[in-house]
Amino acid sequence: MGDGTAVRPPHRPDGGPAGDAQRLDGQARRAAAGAPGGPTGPAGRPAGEAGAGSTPLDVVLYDTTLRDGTQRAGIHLTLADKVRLARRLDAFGIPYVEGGWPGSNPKDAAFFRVLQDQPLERARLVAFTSTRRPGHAAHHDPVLAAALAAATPAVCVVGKAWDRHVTVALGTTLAENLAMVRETVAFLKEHGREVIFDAEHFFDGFAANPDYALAVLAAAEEAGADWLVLCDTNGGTLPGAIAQAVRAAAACTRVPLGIHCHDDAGLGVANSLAAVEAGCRMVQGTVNGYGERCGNANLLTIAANLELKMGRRCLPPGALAGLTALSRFTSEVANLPHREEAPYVGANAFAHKAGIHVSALLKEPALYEHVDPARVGNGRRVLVSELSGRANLRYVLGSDLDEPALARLLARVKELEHQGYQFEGAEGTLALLAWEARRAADSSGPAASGSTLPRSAGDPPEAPFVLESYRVTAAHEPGAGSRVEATIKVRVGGRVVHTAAEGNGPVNALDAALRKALSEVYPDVQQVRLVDYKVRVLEGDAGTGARVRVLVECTDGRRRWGTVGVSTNILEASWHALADGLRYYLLGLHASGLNAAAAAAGASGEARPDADAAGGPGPARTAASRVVG
Ligand SMILES: CC(=O)SCCNC(=O)CCNC(=O)[C@H](O)C(C)(C)COP(=O)(O)OP(=O)(O)OC[C@H]1O[C@@H](n2cnc3c(N)ncnc32)[C@H](O)[C@@H]1OP(=O)(O)O
Ligand SMILES: CC(=O)C(=O)O
Repeated sequence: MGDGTAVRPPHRPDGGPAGDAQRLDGQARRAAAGAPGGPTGPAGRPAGEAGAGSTPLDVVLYDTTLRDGTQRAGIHLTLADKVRLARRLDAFGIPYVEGGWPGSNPKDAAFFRVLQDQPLERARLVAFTSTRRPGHAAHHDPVLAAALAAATPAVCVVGKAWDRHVTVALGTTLAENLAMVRETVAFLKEHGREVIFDAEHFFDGFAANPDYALAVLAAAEEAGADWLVLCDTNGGTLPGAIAQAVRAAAACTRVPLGIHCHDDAGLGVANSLAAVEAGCRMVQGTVNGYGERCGNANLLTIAANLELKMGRRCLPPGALAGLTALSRFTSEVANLPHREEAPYVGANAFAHKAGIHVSALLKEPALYEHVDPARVGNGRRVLVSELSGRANLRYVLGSDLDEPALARLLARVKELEHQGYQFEGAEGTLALLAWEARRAADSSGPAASGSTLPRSAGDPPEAPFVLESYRVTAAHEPGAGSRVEATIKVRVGGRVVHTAAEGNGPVNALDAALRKALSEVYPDVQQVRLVDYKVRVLEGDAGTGARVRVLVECTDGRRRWGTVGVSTNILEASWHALADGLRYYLLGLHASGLNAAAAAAGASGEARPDADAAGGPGPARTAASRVVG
């Protein structure tokens, strides 16, 4: 392969060349010249150390989501998914993107063919492989041939560094394993590749037989490896032991070190950072920590910590603010739920529920936030629940309710949560409550939304609509199947409308009858669709007689909002949630939020953008919250 272009080899601490000049293809040249800081910096600079015009990187990130990440249970990426993800990582500014193991399966081989035709813009693409098989020559090994056929500028070779693995898993001698490492690295170097040597089980090997683990590194170094990456493959090592072993390795080699950790002891990120402090310059990991068993070290958490906590540059300027978007994009592509509690990027990473927290946060955000969420492209959320204080409501609703009205509203929220309501996912219902509280405070009169929430006063006449009665009949007749019909009587626009509709279930029939009744006065109501419906049994041991909570989500195609109903009768709970979903819309609260002033400040509990309609992942989906950033 190659077009005869020589690029400089990667870093040697002494500034000298790491090996023979490499003949690389166009992609390699682009990566060397254009990667953020240049993974293999121009003019023989250390990887991550750039030439004129770009800022050097202190730590080089290496993403293995497309290889190690796919070893997670439950992930299955198509070829198109892999290509999309690789391009996104490239655009984000990850210097090394490991695309897969071409000797493993046809999909990975095809992936590299696609990227040969349309290379990445800035990142250096890496093919993964293992050392040659015991007792076979490297140049006859089909797995190594596949790695070369991938035609990438860099190849990552995994080799055993734990003596027990050599004798048990490989079933060969310690000397033969050293030869496998040496000959494989040398073979790939002869073919002009930058070689990243992943010393599998280095830390377990170092604990069991340090001399042998270090001898494996020496074999790779002698053969010209450009990076020696120390792997905590079983993920069970503690940070102190990681640091000690990294220092021991650093004392024995002149090749830059990297770290590759797994999260089996919940220490993947901590161990990676400990390794950086002890001298590693490359960090391998995966987006969202995807990986075999408990996962790999989460590269996004590592990047944020390096940049924000350790003052080590590892991303191009401005990239950090795209961290949350990259994480959500990757979850979407992987078809996995986005982990809400993920550090920095999760929907809950800056979500505040406790009243005491919110009260202090309003005085000074740093009192309950370790960093500004905007720095990683995330936003603050304040939730309303039975754990709220007035500060939560003030934050979410704006400030036009006086303190006594806020206190009354808060008491009502807490009482309703005690009955089984949950406002976290129901900003529509909260908005109706607040609207009523505001109207009551303005007029000292009764509440006005017509909401079906439990209240002492009856529905007031100025509500968008008021239920007079409904009846739902469900019948099953042999041969005819089931039939459901709802009739409804509502006061709307000053008169009583009586309609009926059929549906494929009782909720559907009731929904259809209500819309029919409303559509003459409110033709817009047809734009509102129910997009989610969830039922939760609140007291499981009461069996079918239990109270249930129904949460529905509606959309008008642009925004989404949630409403909630609670009853021992599932139909009644559904009616409450459905009717409030429409009331919220008809009162214009979906657009204006809870009050004009708060809405103008972008501060109300207004509806969320509809991510599906917008065609992409939107902000957090739980609501009754103000989302900032
Ligand atoms: C720590 C890591 O994550 S390393 C990456 C692990 N990832 C994967 O295994 C996913 C991709 N793997 C595959 O597609 C397949 O396992 C393949 C193509 C690599 C091999 O498939 P097979 O030839 O059928 O072998 P199988 O998977 O059953 O066993 C693995 C073989 O590799 C050998 N092996 C393990 N590590 C190494 C190594 N570093 N160098 C050389 N050979 C190795 C094993 O000894 C075993 O050989 P054996 O069959 O002679 O006992
Ligand atoms: C190389 C690798 O994936 C590991 O050792 O975990």
